[in-house]
Amino acid sequence: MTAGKANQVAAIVLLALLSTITTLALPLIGGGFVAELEKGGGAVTTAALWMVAVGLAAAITGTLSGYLLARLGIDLVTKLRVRTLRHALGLPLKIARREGTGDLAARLTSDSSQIRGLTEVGPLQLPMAALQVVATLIIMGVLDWILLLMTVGSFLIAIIGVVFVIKAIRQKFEALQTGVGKLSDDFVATLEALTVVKAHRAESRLAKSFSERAQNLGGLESAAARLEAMVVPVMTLAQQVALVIVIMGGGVRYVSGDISLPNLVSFLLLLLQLAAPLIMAIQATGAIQAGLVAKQRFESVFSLPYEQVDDGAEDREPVAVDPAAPAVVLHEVGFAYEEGQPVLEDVGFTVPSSGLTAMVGRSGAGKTTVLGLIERFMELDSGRISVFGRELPEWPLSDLRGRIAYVDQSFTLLRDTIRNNLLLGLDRTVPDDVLLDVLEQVGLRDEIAALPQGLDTRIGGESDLSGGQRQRLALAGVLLSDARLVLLDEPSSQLDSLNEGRLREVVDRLAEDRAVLVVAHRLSTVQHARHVILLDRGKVQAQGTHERLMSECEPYAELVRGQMLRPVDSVRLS
Ligand SMILES: Nc1ncnc2c1ncn2[C@@H]1O[C@H](COP(=O)(O)OP(=O)(O)OP(=O)(O)O)[C@@H](O)[C@H]1O
Repeated sequence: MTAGKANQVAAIVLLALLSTITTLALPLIGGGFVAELEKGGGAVTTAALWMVAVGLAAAITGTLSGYLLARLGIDLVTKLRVRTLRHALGLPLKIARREGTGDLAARLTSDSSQIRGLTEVGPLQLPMAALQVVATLIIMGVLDWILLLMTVGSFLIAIIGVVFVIKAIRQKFEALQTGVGKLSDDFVATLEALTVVKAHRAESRLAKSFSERAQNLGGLESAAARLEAMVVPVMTLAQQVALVIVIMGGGVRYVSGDISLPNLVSFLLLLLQLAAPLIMAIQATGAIQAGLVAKQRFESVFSLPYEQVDDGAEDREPVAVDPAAPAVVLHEVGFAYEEGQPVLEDVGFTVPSSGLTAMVGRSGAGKTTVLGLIERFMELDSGRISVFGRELPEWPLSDLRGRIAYVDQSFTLLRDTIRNNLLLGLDRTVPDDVLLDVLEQVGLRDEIAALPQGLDTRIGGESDLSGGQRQRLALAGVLLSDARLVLLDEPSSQLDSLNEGRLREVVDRLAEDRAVLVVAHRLSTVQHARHVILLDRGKVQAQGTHERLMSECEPYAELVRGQMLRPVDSVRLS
């Protein structure tokens, strides 16, 4: 804890203690006031003034400590949010997908607000309430222990019942918060697929299914609220029972001279004050239950493995590589997403340090998986992959990914400006004329210039680019990067023949001095490649030049003839 934070905590504890002490003193001063009235002395006004002053002090210190505590809670929630953001972005892909984007995001919304309950009531309000209850009981015992026994007896049964209620509340909160996370997750995924939803007129069906889930969660929330609602009436009832018993018992004891009137008044005032901290302590326990569930959900994120991508990257010397080494070598690579269901088996091939290498194969053959393994998005099950002469585990992740430019099949772009998408991954500033030059090279310059904010137009939200434009923008980013290895997951559609030709030129230029490994869906790509690898159900079926494979490998020739590799002239104009 920093010195500033320690001072803040000390101030809060002091103010809360003052508030508790003044609250406890008030009934005693009330008793003193009655004693002065009995005596008929002149100190009545002084006693009354004391009562007002102490009452005010209790209110002010209580408010201040509450406010300071809330601020501390907000700080903690902000820190948790920041840590969650960082950790979620650093999760390995497989784990991030398993956890679900919406569920991870729920940590920033519903779980964060639940944890406020824990931070605000847990460390201070609950102990202070407990302290106030204990101190009140002690003072009551000093005033009259028989009346105290009567009071405790009345409250005890109520408290035992309430403990069971709190346990039940915790169970409801656990189910509720997990359910809210899952609902947000599925809802986010559905919103991301809104085009498909609308095209299939699935809005009403999905809205119905989401409504049912929301209603189920509402049911859980109502059940928790029902349980919570029982707490106050039960405690108030216990207080009323105690009040009746103490008035009767206290009256008898007053008449028999066992207790003075001022003491009886103080006792009754203390009894009236007892229910409030008790109810507060119990309600605080309820809030703490929800907070504890949220805390567990945060901890479950922080306990997930984290990819150490940037740690210390800027202080380290860049990894030295062998300039003569091939860009990528796969040796007997095996991989499965699900245990027992291999996607790649014994895959081996080499990508030279420059030139175009194409990977082809039917849908599901494992081509994208190979690119993912080279990027180390997943870990190999068997075999070895080396990049520029170093095996994957020897590479610091940041250096490895810094040397690779990766364009995925759907050209995913960030919901950000065109400029920021182009500069993503670059540590240097790039003047606009250089940006416009690379856009020119991919035939996008005029189209971007025609947008209302040019390079500063935000994409992915209200305004977006076409599939072909996204692909060209992604390639412009590759042109800007210094990566010596380019992994390109070619789409099976998107480009018109004019742009196809232009991009062919860009890829050829890239391949002049960089290694380009492309998952190819077009005949023109394989025709330009120096080396073609045919994958079939996770295995390398053949490799060589396009011409050699055409003459020697019947499955490859079939693939080409069956237009699995699309000839340029069949490309639809978009
Ligand atoms: N995240 C994943 N989890 C589980 N299985 C996956 C995952 N991604 C891909 N697969 C499976 O792995 C196999 C290979 O998929 P991959 O995407 O590598 O094929 P591909 O050759 O690139 O196909 P396409 O040409 O259709 O893009 C497929 O059977 C696919 O169902």
